[in-house]
Amino acid sequence: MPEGISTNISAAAASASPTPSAPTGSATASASPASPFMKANIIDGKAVAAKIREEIAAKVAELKAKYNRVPGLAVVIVGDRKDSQTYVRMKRKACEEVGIAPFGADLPATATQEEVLEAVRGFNDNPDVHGILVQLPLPKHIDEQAVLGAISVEKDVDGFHPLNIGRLAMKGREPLFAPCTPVGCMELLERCNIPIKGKRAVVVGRSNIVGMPAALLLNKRDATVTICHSATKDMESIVRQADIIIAAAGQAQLVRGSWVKPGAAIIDVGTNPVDDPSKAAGYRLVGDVHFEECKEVAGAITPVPGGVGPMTIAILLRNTLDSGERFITRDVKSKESSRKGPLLSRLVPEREQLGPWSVVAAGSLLAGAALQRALGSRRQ
Ligand SMILES: Nc1nc2c(c(=O)[nH]1)N[C@@H](CN(C=O)c1ccc(C(=O)N[C@@H](CCC(=O)O)C(=O)O)cc1)CN2
Repeated sequence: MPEGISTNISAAAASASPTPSAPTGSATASASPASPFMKANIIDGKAVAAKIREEIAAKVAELKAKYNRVPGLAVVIVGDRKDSQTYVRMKRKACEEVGIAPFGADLPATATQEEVLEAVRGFNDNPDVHGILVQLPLPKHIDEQAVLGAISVEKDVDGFHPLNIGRLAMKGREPLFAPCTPVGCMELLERCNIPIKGKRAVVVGRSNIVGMPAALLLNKRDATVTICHSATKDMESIVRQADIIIAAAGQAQLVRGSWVKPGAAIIDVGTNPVDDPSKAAGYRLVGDVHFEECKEVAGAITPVPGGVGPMTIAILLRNTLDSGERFITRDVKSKESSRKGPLLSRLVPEREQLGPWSVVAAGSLLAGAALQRALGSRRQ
């Protein structure tokens, strides 16, 4: 098992302890000493997400108690795709559960680009909305880049605005928000104490929503990152070098057990419906990883469902909380400084306004300036 991977991922992850947790010998974690292969720890994304949501609910309650305001999230959906409708419902319900105020615009599939932009602009201008997202994919006649670029960069809790993505790609710059699913993947690695710095990471897939930002986040954490895509030759030999695999190709069970280095950590982002007459719905979800094969070889692996999916919504709530906190505290500070008087606000920068002494200091500055002017005019 690689250094740092705990044997009880769910317990360790939920506690978010910065040090590797003590082995507990859970049944899912035992590797036979005679076998070169191992049985992976199953990373319980649902438990980690539940813990994060608890943390968020407590912080929202604090904001409410202190300022009588809560963060607000606006979700824009265009059309009636069943999967998108489900995700939007989940997001609105999750908001209500943690105390975030839900706002929304449900537009028909026939909505024009201008109508979608109008909805976004309305939320940009609404001071009770601190986060805005447009559910993807959009109908084909809508220009996705134009819509995502119209969201205020300060309310872009999905982290898809070109400015936020650009900052994610640059050394020494930080975005205001990073995309939720890739951040969720990183959070699972971190909370499970899986080392990232100096490790080889392979991201399978290069989408704007997951693959590319996941590679950028791994790079920021000093992993050596390779991106595989549809034109990659001999993908399996590249994946076999990875200590960390992030599978986000949108292809059911693409990554096979024989592709995996023993002990590697696998984060499976795929959610592919496959026919299953034994299920009431007639289908079940599988990931981009062949779970049954890979769990015999990997050191740690996320299941589908119950792995990365729940993290996407938990991180969205956290981004919204961060944004709400930023807006609300800024509003409070600017109201305080305007109460202190407009002249002082203009003369002394906000951080230097230190109560009554700053009034005395500003008064002395004004008096000093007047004296200098008077002396200057006498000398002439
Ligand atoms: N604007 C956005 N659009 C889309 C995003 C996104 O982050 N922002 N991501 C995906 C869909 N998505 C959220 O929007 C999402 C996908 C999956 C889950 C999830 O919890 N999955 C569960 C299974 C749920 C089920 O049974 O159907 C799991 O994996 O356990 C949440 C959110 C595309 N669009």
